[in-house]
Amino acid sequence: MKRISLTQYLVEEQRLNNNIPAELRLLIEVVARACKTISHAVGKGALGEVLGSAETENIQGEVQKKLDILSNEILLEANEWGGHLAAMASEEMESIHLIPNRYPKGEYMLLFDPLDGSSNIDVNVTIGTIFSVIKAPEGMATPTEQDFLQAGSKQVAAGYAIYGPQTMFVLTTGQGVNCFTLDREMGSWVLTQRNMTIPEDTQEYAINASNSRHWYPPVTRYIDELLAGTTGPRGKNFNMRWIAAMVTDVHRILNRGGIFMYPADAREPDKAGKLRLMYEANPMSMLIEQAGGASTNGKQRILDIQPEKLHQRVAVFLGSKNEVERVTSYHLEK
Ligand SMILES: O=P(O)(O)OC[C@H]1O[C@](O)(COP(=O)(O)O)[C@@H](O)[C@@H]1O
Ligand SMILES: [Mg+2]
Ligand SMILES: [Mg+2]
Repeated sequence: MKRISLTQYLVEEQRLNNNIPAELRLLIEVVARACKTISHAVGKGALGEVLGSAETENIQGEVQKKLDILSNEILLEANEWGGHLAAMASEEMESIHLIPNRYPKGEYMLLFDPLDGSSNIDVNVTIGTIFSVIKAPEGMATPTEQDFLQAGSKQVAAGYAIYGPQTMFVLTTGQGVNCFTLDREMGSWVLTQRNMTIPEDTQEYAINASNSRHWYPPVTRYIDELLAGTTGPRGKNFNMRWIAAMVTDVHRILNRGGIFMYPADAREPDKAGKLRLMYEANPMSMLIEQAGGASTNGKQRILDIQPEKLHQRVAVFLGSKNEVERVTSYHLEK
């Protein structure tokens, strides 16, 4: 197999599609390098004293793990010095992080969920890092939180790193989805899957069923039909998987199809869902659509949502197109 590195891929992509200017390439390379460092920390586990709770709370009121904080710091530091950025925002930080003394002014802004699947950390189950790149405002003005509130359709790049049996980096710059595997001996990302594509139909779904008594009727109807298998209206059996790390559920869907759901429910009627629009749903929705899948909040395309708040939450239904369209249609029925 001819080895193509992440850098070679990005340079080639720029030549072919003119969609990865040097600044964006360098930014993606810095994010990928930071993910390599996080992967190393994850791999050390107890030996690196990175497991367990930090006993602090983030802005969402969630108790932070040591690795949540460490991964956030690694991404901040790497990108402050080499990321070609104007500002960053993170699931773990209350407000945006401006890049000090940056000249010339960075053209992009980076958002990330530094460690996705936090409840998996201490049990040695796959976790990841999710990121999204958007354009900074024109001119020399210092970016504000308001500048981050761009619809997902404006993202210029999105991706994730997954720390599993292999460490992988999955990326889209708007021309399909490609996957790179970390060669741990060489320390380089090698292109291992081109144009990941999600089949339109599937027999596999992912939802946290322990919340079923709180679901709204469209979700209950959809899941009941799946559970009825060959004897129900769908006439086929469905299998279920739930990793409790969106990054890992999405990775499976990019590889073999499926539908992932994290609906809003009746527990907290004012809460739009659990997952975060800017750090989780938007980047994953861009990847899923670029791979031929669909992603909605049950009513509309996630990438069309105009964010109102940096830490906004959203319901998520994403994956194989025909299933996402079906559960969305149940929400839209009067
Ligand atoms: O605890 P639950 O309901 O299984 O939720 C799992 C979901 O929460 C998340 O872990 C939230 O992400 P964080 O770990 O970044 O907070 C998702 O990755 C995952 O899909
Ligand atoms: Mg997360
Ligand atoms: Mg997280």
